[in-house]
Amino acid sequence: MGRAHEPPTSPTTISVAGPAFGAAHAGLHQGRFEALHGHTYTCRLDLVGTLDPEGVVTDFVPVRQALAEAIAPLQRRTLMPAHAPAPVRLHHEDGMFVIEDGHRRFALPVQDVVLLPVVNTSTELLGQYLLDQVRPHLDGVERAALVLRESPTAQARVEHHFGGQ
Ligand SMILES: Nc1nc2c(c(=O)[nH]1)N=C([C@H](O)[C@H](O)COP(=O)(O)OP(=O)(O)OP(=O)(O)O)CN2
Repeated sequence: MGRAHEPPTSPTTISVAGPAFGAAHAGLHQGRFEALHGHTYTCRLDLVGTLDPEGVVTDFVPVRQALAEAIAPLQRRTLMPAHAPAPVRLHHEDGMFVIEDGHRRFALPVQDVVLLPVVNTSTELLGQYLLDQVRPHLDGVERAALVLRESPTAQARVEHHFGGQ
């Protein structure tokens, strides 16, 4: 029998893809909402770490599941920012969710809207939100990057370094 192949001690990257999801949003630019429109978002997590004695950075099955669970509530919904700065206002009115910026006013069925804890539904902040949701599931990972793609020509990559590095 030959010698067991030692796991490398240098950092290794694994990638986990989440399910594509369709969602509508209206980004804020210079304090004004753009027109409501939709994207089919796709995302990928790149995870860097040192291999454990079993030769893995982390088990990607629970990571993929955590990503799918974070994405599921966003599927086929309109994503709106809970923390948009003034003059943006949001309130409920007769079963509708109303959001306005002084120029544009959206009234959408409450059940079709997901309010996210962000100031804007930019690709950057949606990516950060998803990364925050999966972070507790990244055992053994040293660095994580989430790439959220909203179209063939636009995507954002957000990163987190564990251990404050
Ligand atoms: N840094 C960012 N810039 C912009 C974002 C963003 O999330 N981060 N978002 C938008 C708009 O919301 C829009 O979704 C994208 O605009 P655009 O790429 O022009 O979209 P189009 O579909 O019109 O263009 P294609 O070239 O057909 O993809 C703007 N900026």
